[in-house]
Amino acid sequence: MEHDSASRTEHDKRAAAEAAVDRFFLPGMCVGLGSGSTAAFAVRRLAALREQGRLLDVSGVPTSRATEALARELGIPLITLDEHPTLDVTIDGADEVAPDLSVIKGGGGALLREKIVAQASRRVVIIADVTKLSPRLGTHWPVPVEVLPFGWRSQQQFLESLGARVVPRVRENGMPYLTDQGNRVLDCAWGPIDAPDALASRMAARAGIVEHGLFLREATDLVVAGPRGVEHRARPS
Ligand SMILES: O=C[C@H](O)[C@H](O)[C@H](O)COP(=O)(O)O
Repeated sequence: MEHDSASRTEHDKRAAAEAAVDRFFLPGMCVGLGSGSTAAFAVRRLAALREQGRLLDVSGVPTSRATEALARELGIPLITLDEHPTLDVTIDGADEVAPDLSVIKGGGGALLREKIVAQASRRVVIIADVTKLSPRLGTHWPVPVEVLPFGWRSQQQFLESLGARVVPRVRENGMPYLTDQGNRVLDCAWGPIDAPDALASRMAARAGIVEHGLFLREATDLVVAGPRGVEHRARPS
C-alpha cells in the first residue's frame, strides 16, 4: 500500500513536470531550472524534447549545484543570471502550496538560489503532486531558514522567539547540513501560519538570516497532478 502511494506520487510529480515543460518552455527562451525531485523530472523532459530536435535553443540557469550537474549530464545548454539577468520562465517544485499560490520551498536546501532565480523570472511555474496542497502554509511543512554559520545559534534563539520549534538541519552522518553557499539551515515549524507577510518581514530584517523558504508572491502559475489528472491554476488576482 505504502509502495502504491509512493509510486503514485512519483507518477504525479512527473506528470506535472512534463505538462509544465510542454506548455511553458517555448523556443528561444532563457529559463530557470528548479531543484528537487519534481524539478528533476522537468529537466529530464527538456532533455527528452531536445533529443526529438525540439527546444534546442532553450538555455537554462540552474538553481543548485545538483541541478547544474544533472543538466550538464543531459547536455542542456546552461547560462548564468549575469549573462541573462531576466529569465522568461522558471519551473520549480515546492514543499507546500497554499490556495493563493504562496509556497514553502527549500526542503532540499536550494531556497536562496531558487528565490533569486524566481525573482528574476517573468513567470514562475510551480509543479507539484496533490500531496503538496495545503489550506495554509506551515500546516504540513517547516519553513527552512538559511543562516550564516557565524552566530547561527542567535538566529535559532531569534526564530524561537517568533514562536518556531527550530531544528538545525544535519546530514545523515550527524554533521551540519550546509547549503551550496556554505550556510546552515534551520527548519522552523510554526504550524499553520496566520500572518506570513509579517513573519517574512521579521526574518528579512534580521542580520545573519540569509533567506527563508516563504515564497509569498513569486509563483504565477501552478501545475498540479493527482488522481483527477493534471490541472493548471493561475495565481488568483
Ligand atoms: O530546496 C529544494 C526545493 O525548494 C525543492 O523544489 C522543494 O524542496 C521540493 O522538492 P521535491 O520536488 O523533491 O519534493
